Amino acid sequence: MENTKELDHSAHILRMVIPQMAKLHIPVTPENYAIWYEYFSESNLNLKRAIDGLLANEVRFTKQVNQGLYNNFIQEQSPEIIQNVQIETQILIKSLFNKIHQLNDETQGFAESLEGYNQQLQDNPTVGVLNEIIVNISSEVDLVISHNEEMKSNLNTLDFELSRLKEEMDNLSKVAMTDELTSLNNRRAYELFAVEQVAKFNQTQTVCSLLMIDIDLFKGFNDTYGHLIGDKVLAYVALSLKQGVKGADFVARYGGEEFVILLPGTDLQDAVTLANNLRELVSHKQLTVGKEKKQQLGKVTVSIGVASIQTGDDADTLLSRADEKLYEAKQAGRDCVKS
Ligand SMILES: Nc1nc2c(ncn2[C@@H]2O[C@H](COP(=O)(O)OP(=O)(O)OP(=O)(O)O)[C@@H](O)[C@H]2O)c(=O)[nH]1
Repeated sequence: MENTKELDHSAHILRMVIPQMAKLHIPVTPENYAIWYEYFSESNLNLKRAIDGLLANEVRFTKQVNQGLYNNFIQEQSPEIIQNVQIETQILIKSLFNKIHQLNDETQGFAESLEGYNQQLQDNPTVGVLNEIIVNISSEVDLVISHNEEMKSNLNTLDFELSRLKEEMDNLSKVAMTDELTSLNNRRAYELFAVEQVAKFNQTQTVCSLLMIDIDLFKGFNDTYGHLIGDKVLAYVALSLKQGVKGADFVARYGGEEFVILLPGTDLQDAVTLANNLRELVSHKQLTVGKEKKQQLGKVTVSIGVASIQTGDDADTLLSRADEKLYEAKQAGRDCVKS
């Protein structure tokens, strides 16, 4: 539904952002604007909770407060980590470069010494001089061997450090692709996977279907029981979807209370069957909360739109078709599947 409503939605948010900033005497900088856009679009619930707390306590939105909100809730942590890894890698490369340079100088010196000894050998040396030459060569060889060993150990350390840095980068990209609340793939990961599947379809005609899933009347859960319970409902649906699919099926949280599932190798008919199974799986349980599970939330239902990749599609047109079908499912009374 996001696509069809997107423009109206943005305009609606815009109409709320500027007057609110003016009312609170907050300068309209790109950072402050981002804070308040996210606040009204409710796409960043931690930010929303923080601001609601500040408003309730009548805290003034000073430069420091605005900066704190931006740093804690808007700016991604990742660039900082990437910068650290970059600096560490630079230090490693520099130290290795110095070692290689030093070794090079030494080997160069050794080659020159050998040249000198060769010269001495041609001048009919005495036994004493010959002896001296042999002792000198032997000690220089020992030196080169010991420096080579040092080099070997340096290279081992470097190898170890590089593996550690790689692990850090792998974790980072995992974090960047994971939805924090549900641990599912996030929208960014979905978008990359969808582009891959469309390319695969264009090359090999491999079918692939998309389910777009929206929790019904979710706002009611938040309004009645609060956002924390709303989050639990989201986690429950995420887990049900994850458990209801298998193999190459790719489940992601698209945003808010919307999920998407890409089904490589599955045609429209089978995708509809799976969608109905998932719909039943989610709604079969009566949800309860609280320590003694006394608070009854009742059933959670979902509406699902289904579309398959067609010739001429790109990831956006595929998503739009599934979105239109989802809209039809909502119009048809929710808790159903449309394709
Ligand atoms: N608790 C919680 N709520 C969220 C989150 N993301 C979005 N929401 C809420 O999800 C609700 C979505 O409501 P609507 O788009 O009006 O739709 P709905 O109530 O599900 O109704 P229909 O889609 O028409 O069935 C809004 O109240 C958002 O605040 C989240 O991460 N946690």
